[in-house]
Parts: sequence; structure tokens; C-alpha cells
Amino acid sequence: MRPYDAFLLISFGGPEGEDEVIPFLENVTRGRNIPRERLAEVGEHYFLFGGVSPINQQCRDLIAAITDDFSANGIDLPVYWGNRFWAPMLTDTLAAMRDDGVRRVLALPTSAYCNWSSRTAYEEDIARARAALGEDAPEVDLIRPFYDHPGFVEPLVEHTLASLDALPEDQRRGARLLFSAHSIPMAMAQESGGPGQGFGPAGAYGAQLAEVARLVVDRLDREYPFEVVYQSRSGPPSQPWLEPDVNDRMEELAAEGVPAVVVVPHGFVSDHMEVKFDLDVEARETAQKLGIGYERALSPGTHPAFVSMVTDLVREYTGGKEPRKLGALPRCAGCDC
Ligand SMILES: CC1=C(CCC(=O)O)c2cc3nc(cc4[nH]c(cc5[nH]c(cc1n2)c(C)c5CCC(=O)O)c(CCC(=O)O)c4C)C(CCC(=O)O)=C3C
Ligand SMILES: [Fe+2]
Repeated sequence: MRPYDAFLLISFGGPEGEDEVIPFLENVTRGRNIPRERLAEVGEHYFLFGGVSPINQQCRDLIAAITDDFSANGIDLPVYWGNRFWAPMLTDTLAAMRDDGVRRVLALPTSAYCNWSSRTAYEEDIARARAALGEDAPEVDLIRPFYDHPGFVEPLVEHTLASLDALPEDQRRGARLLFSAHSIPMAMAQESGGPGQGFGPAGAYGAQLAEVARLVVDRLDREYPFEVVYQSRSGPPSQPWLEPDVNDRMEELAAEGVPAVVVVPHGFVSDHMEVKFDLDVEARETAQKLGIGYERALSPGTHPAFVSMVTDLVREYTGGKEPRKLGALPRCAGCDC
């Protein structure tokens, strides 16, 4: 018996026109404690790009690549796509799947790490979408966090090397690698991985980000100094979020005489708006102001190793394939990472 009859990519969603920006942001921030000024500011990031987030096209590209890789590898599952905050909405996709006769779904979230926002929020949205459908809602299993899969790490290695190569030789020698991830509230970070797990002050999320950074650096041509930084903070200033911010850290490094940084967005799977604005516009501007070199490595996107990872993960769930994992972090409590 085949355990699943469909594959589902679950992503964040993003606007694809100016009139969609505000309704999208309202969906994202409903019931969350985000100041209005922050919302207006984030809206401007989208308007700078004509109101179009790159994330939906990136999902379409990934789905096309996954579909090809499935058929090349004899995986006979139809591929669906549903978003948490914009069309195609997860609820609508799940309804369409039910109408197509789908009973059991294997779902991949477009986020690699363990924390509420990257994992639990997806689980809660799946539960909500299923509840809306009632009795005959398809069952959905969410594929494990994949931060430690070689197919996630390998593209980051290749893309980091390409960025180092793009720096002038004199800057490359003293360059600092800054591995950048989405900041989250300290309280959310501490809870990631479950209580009392000994992952340190930034919880499992912080430990996993540090681990992936190390896994990438271990695979470069030589040892580079590196550290983890955070970006895209929101929330009221009174609430502590993970630090240091990428821009603040660049300022300190420039003052210490570091000639260049390579920013590796290892907290993300594609170059969506948080990467395109917060790194390619804002952090790049900071580097220019500071007079230091700046390169930004690509995220995994549709790198062939990343696409094969999806096929490999499907085999973990359908063919009893042993999980491929790098590093040696303990698993979280109550999580299948
Ligand atoms: C950990 C994490 C990821 C990575 C894992 C994953 O992918 O899930 C991620 C991804 C993304 N975040 C995105 C966009 C936004 N995130 C926001 C707000 C927030 N993100 C948070 C965390 C994360 N976010 C948090 C703790 C908040 C505060 C509100 C809350 O507690 O829930 C807001 C509201 C405004 C603002 O505060 O910036 C926006 C617009 C987009 C789409 C980009 C595009 O359109 O291309 C993507 C892929
Ligand atoms: Fe976010």
C-alpha cells in the first residue's frame, strides 16, 4: 500500500501586485503584536519592488523542479501548493485536494529549522485548514526540519564560495562570514526545542543556526572567521529579539578593520523579500556607508542538491530510507527533527 497519495509544498505566500500588499500584511500580522509603523515600513519594502514578492515565483520554480525530479526518480505523487498568508491559500488547496480524492498528504514547509514560527505555526495552520473541511479533510504529515540535510548545506557551501570568489583578493583574505537568519523574540527562541533541553539561550533554533554555519565553514577551501547574525526584526522595541542585527554587527566589524563581509542567508530557503530588501538593499547600503566590501550568497532556491533533498525526504517517509543528517545536534523534545 502506498502511504501517501499527494505531495504538498506549504509556504509563506506573498503579494504579486501593489493592491495586494496591505491585505497580505494584514493576513500576516492578524492577532500579532506588531506596531503599525513597522507594517507601513514593511509595506514600503514591497512597493519598492512594484508590490511583488519574489516568493511565489520561487515556489512555482521549486515545484517545477520537484515535479521533474519526482518523475525522474519514479515517485508517483501529484504535487500541490498552498500558502499560509496569500493565494493559493492552504485551506483552498486542501479543499481542492479533497475534491481530487486525496486522502493522505506528505507536506514540506519552506522552512528548515525548529521554532514556533517555522514549524508550530505551520502545524497550527494545517490543523485549522483541516478543521474547516470537517470529517473528510485529508490527513497531512509535515516533513521533518531539514536544516541538517546535506541537500540544504551543500548549496550554501557552493554559494558561499562563489561570493568569496566575487570579492577582490585583498578583501577576501580578511573577510568575515556572517550567517544571517530571521530574528525571533528571545522568548520564542528559548522555547524552541522544548523546555530544559540545554540548547543554550537561543534554544534549538540558535543551536541549529550555529551548527549549519559550522557545517558550511567546515566545507570551504580554508578556515574563515564566521558568526551568526540576525535580520528582519519586528515587534515593539521593548521586547527582546535575537541579536546582533546584521547591520549593527557590520558597523562593529568595520570599526575593527574587517575589510569585507560575505552574508550567507542560511536561515532561509529562497531569496524572498526578507533577503532581497533586508540584505540586498539595506545591509548592502550599510556596507557602502561603512566603506567595506559586501557580497551576499544565494540561498538554496532551486539548486539541484536542494531539489534532490526533497525527493530524498519523500523516500524517508515512503520508502523507509534512513534519514541523511549532518552534524550531531540532539533532537528537540516533541519534534521529529
Ligand atoms: C523564523 C521566520 C522565518 C523563516 C522561516 C519561514 O519561512 O517560515 C520567516 C519567513 C518569512 N517572513 C516573511 C514575511 C514577514 N514576516 C513577518 C513577521 C515575522 N516573521 C517572523 C519569523 C520568521 N519569518 C516573526 C517572529 C515575525 C513577527 C510576527 C510573528 O510573531 O508572527 C512579517 C510582518 C511584518 C514584519 O514584522 O516584518 C512579514 C511581512 C516572509 C515572506 C517574504 C516575502 O514576501 O517574500 C518569509 C518567507
Ligand atoms: Fe517573517
